[in-house]
Amino acid sequence: MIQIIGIPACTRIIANHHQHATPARYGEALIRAADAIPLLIPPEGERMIAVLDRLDGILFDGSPSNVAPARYGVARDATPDVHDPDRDATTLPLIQEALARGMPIFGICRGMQELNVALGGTLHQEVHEVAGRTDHRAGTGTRAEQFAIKHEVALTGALARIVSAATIMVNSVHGQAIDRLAPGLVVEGVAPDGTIEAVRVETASGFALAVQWHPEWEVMAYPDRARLFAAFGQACAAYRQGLARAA
Ligand SMILES: N[C@@H](CCC(=O)NCCCC(=O)O)C(=O)O
Repeated sequence: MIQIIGIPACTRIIANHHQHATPARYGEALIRAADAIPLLIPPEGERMIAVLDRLDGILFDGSPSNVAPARYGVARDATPDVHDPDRDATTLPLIQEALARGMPIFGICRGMQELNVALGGTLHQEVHEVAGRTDHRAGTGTRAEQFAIKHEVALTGALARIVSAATIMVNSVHGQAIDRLAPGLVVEGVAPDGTIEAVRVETASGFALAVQWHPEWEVMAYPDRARLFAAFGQACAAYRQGLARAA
């Protein structure tokens, strides 16, 4: 049976309607590179934990919105106009519950920031304003230009083994980044300016990784991106088989 992987949707206003949406490329990458079926999870808060019974993993996707600083105990809000409280209220409990169940999770961009906040870490709200850091934002230009290769990332641990490389080149489409690392996370990817680019949940028995870049973009064109998604898909399949054996 094919594995089904949840993707939390964002709250958006499209054509004057309140909608639940996420860019198509996340689900498409799961189909193409993880041999999985994506299922969007509406941002309807803690009640969405019930869908975990029907899923084999969750891909915490990226979003233009930022995690509300109040979620990590900070009053100053550098980007008050780009929050998605419904998504925060959904993804943070989903992360905690998925990890408690041993369900595979994969975080991308906002998804990595959510993982850090869910486990008690904090974020730089404007990483480009931090001394010594470069600008990690997409900038203007076409979508292809925004998602073009921007910088190197030095890899270690499970991530280096999965992609079979000690360094890779990545795209960069974020204004925020991990500041204080959450307890229980280990860093497995770092940019030349010191920005944390990848983390792993140390005690997780299965796949529990997150990256700050966008491996879903043109996933099959880059072996490191395809290998990451393939490893996630395999972990979700193993999780499903484990549940079936236990039943
Ligand atoms: N808003 C956060 C997270 C950045 C992020 O997830 N970018 C993805 C862009 C939207 C997309 O998926 O196309 C930050 O700025 O750090």
